[in-house]
Amino acid sequence: MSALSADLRVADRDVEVHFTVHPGETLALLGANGAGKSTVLAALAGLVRPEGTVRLADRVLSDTTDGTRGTWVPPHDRGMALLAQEARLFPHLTVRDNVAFGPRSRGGHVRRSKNQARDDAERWLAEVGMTAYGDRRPRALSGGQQQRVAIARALATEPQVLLVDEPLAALDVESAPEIRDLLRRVLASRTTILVTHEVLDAALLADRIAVLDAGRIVDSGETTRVLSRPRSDFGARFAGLNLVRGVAHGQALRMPDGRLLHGLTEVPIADGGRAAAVVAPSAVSVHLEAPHGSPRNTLDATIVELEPHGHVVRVRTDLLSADITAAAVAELGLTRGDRVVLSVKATEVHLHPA
Ligand SMILES: Nc1ncnc2c1ncn2[C@@H]1O[C@H](COP(=O)(O)OP(=O)(O)OP(=O)(O)O)[C@@H](O)[C@H]1O
Repeated sequence: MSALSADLRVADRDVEVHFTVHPGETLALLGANGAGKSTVLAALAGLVRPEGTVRLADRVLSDTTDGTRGTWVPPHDRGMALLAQEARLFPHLTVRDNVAFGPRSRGGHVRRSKNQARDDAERWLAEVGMTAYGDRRPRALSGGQQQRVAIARALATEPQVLLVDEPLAALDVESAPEIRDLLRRVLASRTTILVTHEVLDAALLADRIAVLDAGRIVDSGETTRVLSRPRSDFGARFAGLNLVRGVAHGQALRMPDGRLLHGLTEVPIADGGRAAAVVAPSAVSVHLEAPHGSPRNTLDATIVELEPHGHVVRVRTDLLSADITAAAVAELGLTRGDRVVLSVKATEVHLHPA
């Protein structure tokens, strides 16, 4: 198993990242549209030429720092497989031959004979639950089945690293959970980089998350930490959490307007140091007037938007979002532009260095 490390820059897209994926680990790359996720995958796969270095185990795949000519390994020789949003199977080949194509086309000593490649294909089709479909053409399969075959084809090349770009985005709601389950199984022990917009995919599939914003990694860490204690605005939105920035003031955050938000610090933060508070919308309640004698944080805010959010209504304000029931919205008679008072217990406010 191989570690992948990248120190790369794609200047004309203003993307510059440094990261390592440990052997057997899945790293999710998250970010808004245009943040640079696909550019990073393309640079790793050798589809665009980055400046800097990309290393896989003890091999240098790309290096512009080692003299005038540099090092450049072409895409097919990198030991990587790219799994895209669309299955992109060869329409004129059977399902089995689609999967056998990988082992047949591998470069160098690992290239397989025709019979070996067919055996490999059968093994991988069984792995993804598609044995019964080997003789069919891709057009006779559903989107989910095609994606299963694409997974088998990618794995059949026995890549050292799997690059996965939004694998569930093109699937309907029924097949997405099955494919997510399958990915969970096959990615468990593989070195993988996964690009996704879906919080559930990151939560279930990734060991670590790197959040990209405008071509730079703005937060990275273990999945549970990034999703529960995000350090970037995008990461907080992605995880469905409020993130408020300010400076530390004892056990509180002093916001830019001077108000205090009391909370719990998990690691010590020096007074005056940059800090962020993370609050779940479900922990925030909405009132028309400040509740009397409440030990909670109470903060004036203005409603920016009311939007349905699952079984509740998300009340977005200029300060925090709150999730409350539709009945509460009706009872309080809330509308856009209303001044309200938000309250949140200090024990629900998690303070960390930012
Ligand atoms: N083929 C291309 N040629 C030139 N610039 C590109 C190309 N593809 C993307 N870009 C630019 O590179 C930057 C990063 O885009 P990229 O597609 O990598 O982001 P992304 O995070 O994958 O976005 P999305 O989620 O929309 O796929 C953007 O500024 C984008 O406009």
